[in-house]
Amino acid sequence: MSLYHEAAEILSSSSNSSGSLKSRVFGKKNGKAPPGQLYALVLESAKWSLVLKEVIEKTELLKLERKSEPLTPTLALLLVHDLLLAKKGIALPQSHGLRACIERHKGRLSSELTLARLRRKAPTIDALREQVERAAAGEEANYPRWVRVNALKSSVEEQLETTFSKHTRAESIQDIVTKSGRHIYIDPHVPNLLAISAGMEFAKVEAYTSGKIILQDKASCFPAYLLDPRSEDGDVIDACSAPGNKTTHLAAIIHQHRPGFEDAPQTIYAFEKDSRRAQTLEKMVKIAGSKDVTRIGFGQDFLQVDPMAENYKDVGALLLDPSCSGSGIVGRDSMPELHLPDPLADGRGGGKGKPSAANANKKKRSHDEIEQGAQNVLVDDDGNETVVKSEKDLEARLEALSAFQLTLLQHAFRFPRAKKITYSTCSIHSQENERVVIRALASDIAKAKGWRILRREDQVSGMRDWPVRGVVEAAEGDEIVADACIRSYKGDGRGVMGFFVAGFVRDSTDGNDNDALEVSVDADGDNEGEGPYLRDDDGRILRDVVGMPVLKSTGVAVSLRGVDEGKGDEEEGEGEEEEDASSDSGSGSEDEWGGISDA
Ligand SMILES: C[S@@+](CC[C@H](N)C(=O)[O-])C[C@H]1O[C@@H](n2cnc3c(N)ncnc32)[C@H](O)[C@@H]1O
Repeated sequence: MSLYHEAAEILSSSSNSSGSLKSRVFGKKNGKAPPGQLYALVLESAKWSLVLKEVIEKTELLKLERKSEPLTPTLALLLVHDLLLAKKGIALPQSHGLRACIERHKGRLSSELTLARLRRKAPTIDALREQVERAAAGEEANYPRWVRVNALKSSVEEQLETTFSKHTRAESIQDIVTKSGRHIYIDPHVPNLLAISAGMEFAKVEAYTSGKIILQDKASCFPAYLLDPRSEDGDVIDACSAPGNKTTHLAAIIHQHRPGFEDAPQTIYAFEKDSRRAQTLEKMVKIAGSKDVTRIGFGQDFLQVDPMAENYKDVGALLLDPSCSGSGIVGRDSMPELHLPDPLADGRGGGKGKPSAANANKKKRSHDEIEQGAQNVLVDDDGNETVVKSEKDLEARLEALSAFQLTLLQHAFRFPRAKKITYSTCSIHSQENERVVIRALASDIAKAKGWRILRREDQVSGMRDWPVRGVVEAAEGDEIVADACIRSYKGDGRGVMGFFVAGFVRDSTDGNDNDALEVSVDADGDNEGEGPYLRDDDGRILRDVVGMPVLKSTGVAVSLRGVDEGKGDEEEGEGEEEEDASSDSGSGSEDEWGGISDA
């Protein structure tokens, strides 16, 4: 099957099948065309389809070539796209029948494209391209591109001087989305986060391909920042890791916090139940430069991880970002609306024929979606869309998700030395958010182990200052819990996706595990606190202005020194199951790099 037939097959199925375009193209079995080329052809042709439909109908191409089997409207759209807009033209041998039947009309097709451009008042083809891109962007056009500078490999200063040296500093997020040209805004809440104007082609940007910058929505940066893993927290678990945005963020934060004198680096145990997604996680961890501190649990279900196992005896912090309804995600990999040419159009702009099946389906689907409301389309972690037919269906689905999320959270409560947990979703539904938090706090395990909510006043400064908080009614009227919950909503002008995160803490760890952190006897032999740092009345470690802990022995904060990159190597080959699994996955995945979601 040629590239064009494979592309036509994908376009024809796009109106009634689920799954993001990317997952359908890259997950396609037995395809011959290179997935990258196929993806670009399908996406670009769909973006241009409104213009090309007009061009094809005006030239009456389908009428004139009706004997040229099998020139379908979809194939005509794809071939005319490449003839008029692709640098190398139609990717078929010159003698190929399909190529010949399109190229026969090259002159008229080109003239009609010029007329279509002039009708849209676009002075050049690039101006028309800009119009087409803007129309295809949909709701994403109202959002900046969020860029996290990876502290393991670069700094904000370096990126401002290099990758973004041509960007002008903006005063607000609104400036980023409304002003034309390239603008950049330094986020006031999350450290090392930048917002930039849309339109930059990151696939060609060195800082992106080398892992110095990571495309990650602002809200998706909240969990690792709120967890704030510090050296005294020991090892960290990322329970649901792929594709790895938060795992690599955790590594960057640990790197920035690590006090100079510390001899053993912390380990991040990153579990991912889905082996295919775990391969993407592995790639991301490698590119982000956090491989040495990360142990990936390939295909490992967090619920099967034994909290009492020796490996996890030093785990002090856990990040839980489980599968959810995805209702907060902004236009994820959305397919632009497809407009197919009418084979019976008369060239004067009036289509006589019935709407083609794809257009009819599309119309029906759009109409259905409007009636049902966007909230009723659930998008899972793979980008698969499920149109939920009724409120009852939605409730049942949310109830199932919420039960699974609560089970994960309760499992996290069992880690004997854990003192901090964050729980997050990219959902706007309170069933998956405040309700899970309230149920978790009320659970026997939370009570037995002393877990409580991380109150707003105890949160890291950027999260304390973030104004959008949990819903009081959904938190059963508990204002403290609601205020501790952090939310974001798409479309509220803050430029972020819909998201939810809450933190849990406890003052002491389990008493039966010889926990040196829990009851530590200091050098003087008195039992006045935990570890070598000074603490305030609430037991929190005192820090200097840059967050470094103050030593009891000197009364002075510890100083920073560069991280010993070689440390991770010493830990290799300890024969853990994660390590074994890791070597199995060396073959790499078919997924192209560059598709990591912002979520
Ligand atoms: C929302 S995504 C995580 C996104 C990720 N934290 C990031 O920021 O890149 C949820 C992931 O959890 C995985 N998952 C679901 N249940 C799991 C379980 N019981 N154990 C481990 N991973 C699980 C899913 O396969 C999916 O990749």
